[in-house]
Amino acid sequence: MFNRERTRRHMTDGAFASPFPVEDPVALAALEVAQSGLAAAVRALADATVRTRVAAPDLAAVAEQVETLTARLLAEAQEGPLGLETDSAGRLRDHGNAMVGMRNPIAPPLVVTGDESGSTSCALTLGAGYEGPPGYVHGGIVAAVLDQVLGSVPAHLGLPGMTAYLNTTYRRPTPLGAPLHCRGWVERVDGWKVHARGEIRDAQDLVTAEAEALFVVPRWAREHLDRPTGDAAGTAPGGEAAQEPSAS
Ligand SMILES: CCCCCCCCCCCC(=O)SCCNC(=O)CCNC(=O)[C@H](O)C(C)(C)COP(=O)(O)OP(=O)(O)OC[C@H]1O[C@@H](n2cnc3c(N)ncnc32)[C@H](O)[C@@H]1OP(=O)(O)O
Repeated sequence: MFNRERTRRHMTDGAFASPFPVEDPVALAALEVAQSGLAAAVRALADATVRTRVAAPDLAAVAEQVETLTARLLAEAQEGPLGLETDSAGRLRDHGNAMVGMRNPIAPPLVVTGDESGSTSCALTLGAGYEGPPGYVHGGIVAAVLDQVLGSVPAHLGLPGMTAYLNTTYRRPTPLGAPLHCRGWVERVDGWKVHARGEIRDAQDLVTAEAEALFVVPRWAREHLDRPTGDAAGTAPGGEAAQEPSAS
């Protein structure tokens, strides 16, 4: 299922091919449109909730309506988190993911692209709901964005790993409501371990935060992946030299 070559071929959108067949892809695609539409609407609601200045009676009335809608959704809901699901395109998807999940209104949602060299990229703008210091992005959210974009690096190499550490350096405040760009790249592959680096830049192309991270394919997942060979250790995939970051 997680053959590395096969994984690489199917990783252009960051998802793994699913081993589970989709019974009715057309119906599932329609459901996905509705799910993502709901998430977008609730995301807008959350943003409006932070920024609204309407009077208290209006707030109370809206809260009542929202509670009614919540009950309607819970009329049929699963108990716990979504985990991985097969989408209409036959890919494994983490629709509940806090950063990229299309069903998750808490997710910005990030759209992370990448290639087989392990370079990843994401354009984003974070609104009022992600505030930390006044007018700027919360430091934990900055780290979460870096975790996601750098975490896509090993995934694009066919070595999906969990974050062992993420060391984040905050160079300057990251502005809210303005275009940002985050990218990641591979520094070194060492067996089941991928060392990655990345950064966030603001609209003036200044680095606001950077990170270096280690992602490890968990022991429980290794049997599903090709075992790294000696050739893979210590080099970027394909035997290329580790990629250099551009000057900041
Ligand atoms: C189907 C696929 C889906 C894969 C899942 C894909 C999910 C994507 C998630 C997105 C990113 C996240 O947010 S992940 C969420 C945040 N992270 C977590 O919750 C991870 C919690 N930690 C863990 O589960 C574990 O500690 C792991 C997986 C990181 C490692 O445990 P393990 O699998 O038992 O491996 P272990 O033998 O301990 O370590 C393997 C090698 O890595 C090194 N190592 C381990 N941790 C560290 C560390 N902090 N700093 C330095 N080195 C470390 C060890 O020394 C060893 O080196 P050597 O002796 O071999 O040289």
